[in-house]
Amino acid sequence: MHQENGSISIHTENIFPIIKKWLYSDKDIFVRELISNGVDAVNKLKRLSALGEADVAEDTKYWVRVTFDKDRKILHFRDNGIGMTAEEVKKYINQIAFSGAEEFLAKYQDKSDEGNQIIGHFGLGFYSAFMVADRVQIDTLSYQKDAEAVRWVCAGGTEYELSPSDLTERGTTVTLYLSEESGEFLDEFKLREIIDKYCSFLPVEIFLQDEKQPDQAKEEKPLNDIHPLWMRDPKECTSQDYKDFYYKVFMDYREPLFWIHLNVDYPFHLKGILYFPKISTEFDRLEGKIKLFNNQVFVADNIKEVIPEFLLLLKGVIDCTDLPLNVSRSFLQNDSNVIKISRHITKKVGDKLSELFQGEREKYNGYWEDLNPFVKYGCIREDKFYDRVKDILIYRTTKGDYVTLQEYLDRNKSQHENKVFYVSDEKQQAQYINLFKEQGLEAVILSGTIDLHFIQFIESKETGVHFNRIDSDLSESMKRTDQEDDREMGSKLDAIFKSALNKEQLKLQVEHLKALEMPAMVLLSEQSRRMQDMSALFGRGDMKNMFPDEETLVLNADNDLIKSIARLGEQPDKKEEAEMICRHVYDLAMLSHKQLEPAAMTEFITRSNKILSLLAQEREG
Ligand SMILES: Nc1ncnc2c1ncn2[C@@H]1O[C@H](COP(=O)(O)OP(=O)(O)OP(=O)(O)O)[C@@H](O)[C@H]1O
Repeated sequence: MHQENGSISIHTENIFPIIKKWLYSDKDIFVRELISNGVDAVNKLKRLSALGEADVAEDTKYWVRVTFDKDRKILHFRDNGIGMTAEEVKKYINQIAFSGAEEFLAKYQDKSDEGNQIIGHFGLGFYSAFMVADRVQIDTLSYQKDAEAVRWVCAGGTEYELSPSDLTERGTTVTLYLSEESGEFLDEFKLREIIDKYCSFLPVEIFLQDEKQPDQAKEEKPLNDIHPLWMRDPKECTSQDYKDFYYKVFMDYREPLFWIHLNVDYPFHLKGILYFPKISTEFDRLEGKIKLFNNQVFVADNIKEVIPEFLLLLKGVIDCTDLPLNVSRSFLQNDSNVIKISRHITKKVGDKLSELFQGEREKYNGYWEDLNPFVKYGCIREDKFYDRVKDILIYRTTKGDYVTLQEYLDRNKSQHENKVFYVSDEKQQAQYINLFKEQGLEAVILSGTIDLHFIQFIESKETGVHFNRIDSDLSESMKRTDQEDDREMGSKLDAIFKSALNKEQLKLQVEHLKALEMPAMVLLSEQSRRMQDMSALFGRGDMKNMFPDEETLVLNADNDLIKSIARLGEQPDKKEEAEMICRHVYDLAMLSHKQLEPAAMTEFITRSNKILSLLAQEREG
């Protein structure tokens, strides 16, 4: 062919500055684009060969090869794919945004569904090379019979030069003459890192080579895995395969709990694997990672617009060919496919959980501690998800088993109806738990960060059901019913405790508790405590004054210590000591309810010492 100079047909006066600045904020992406063009070229040739339209040796090994020459500041992207004729170069390369893949598809799509896989999604892929190169050269030889190799050169403006090339083997070589500021891309580790990130699972073997070390090529191994697990038939994958893939891709050494292999062909194409990770600390809970792929090309991590937000707490890969990934994220949110995909994933996750609950309840219970933050968050975020899983939400009880809300309500109906007692801190509320257990009562454990919201959410959904913290209310079954109220004793206790504690807001209540050894306990109304928790959560100390504590000190009229206090209080010379004991009783009750403030704690310790020395002195006689 003769040499030809021309002008690239573009619609905007100068598109290159736009490409450089806006199209890809992340420069690394040119590597992904050029490699995936090579992969596409190979796929097209394979397809033609399968249809008998291209003459390619059966044992052909296909590859994409990236080589670099540090001295000449050159990067090569080679492939042994379909190649291009001069006409194709003019059409596909010169006419920006003209998608060769689309035309290819239009021609071959009737012949097989596989054609779909060739649609490119990334927009101006090839031109991203100009983000890092001053000059780009294409040498290409088409698979077609008697084709002549052509060279296309462009120095970043709108002018190009087309001439014969000395390329002798079928395929394409794109040469990038890197700009001064893009030298970083000549570094082997940098290139390897980018290829690992974006191309780890591309379907054609990719090699990286330093041109200064030609010997490297002999022992080289491809950088990618051309058959990633999610593309394989789930029936052929073993549990070990899933675990190995998880360890490798997410660098998580802990075994995942279980996983879901997604495999949809209609009404959209979606493949992927979602893992439910094991959680070891509370901080882990935010560490999910969902990797989004498009035809095995990595696109990005954690794209909220495509994946329901609560699923981002999981780990996994999702490969979807139907996403318009070159459009803005806000557009994605409204894309009907995206909405369908998101719904589908939500449904699959709900189904998997139900399947476990129905078929392997013991296992499901065992997973619950790791699973529950995710499930609860999902319920709060997505009504549809809640609807799917509402009957399989379970609660660990103080009896040590796991029950659904309905099971809990049913088995406690005779003692309290539509009321759920819960524990938010097992250590702190241990005394109340024991009291509950002694009376044959049970509470559920809701001690996670999300539980405060979750309780409110469930109350809003399950009308009539109320959650009460174990220390917020006295169950009727804790009281003795065989005792008459002793009004006189009541008023004596009232007088001495009020005078000793001097707390206006504090309510006093004298009861006959079945737990005789317990002198007193503090109850804080559920409402008031929730307001306090909320204000602590939002760091609003000032709200504390708006919602003062509604505490009640319950004194056990049948406890010996309380009886003594009532008697002591009547003796004027013992009043001071009696008041000291009152304060101590109050502090002890408070301690199993929440932590004391620093000043109260100091006072408590000083007083404890004083009481002990009084006791010791008395013993000495
Ligand atoms: N290595 C190659 N071998 C053969 N043809 C190529 C090669 N690179 C690019 N082409 C042709 O040039 C066209 C334009 O490439 P470009 O990367 O700009 O867009 P695309 O691949 O169609 O879509 P995408 O934006 O997803 O990359 C391709 O569709 C293809 O026909």
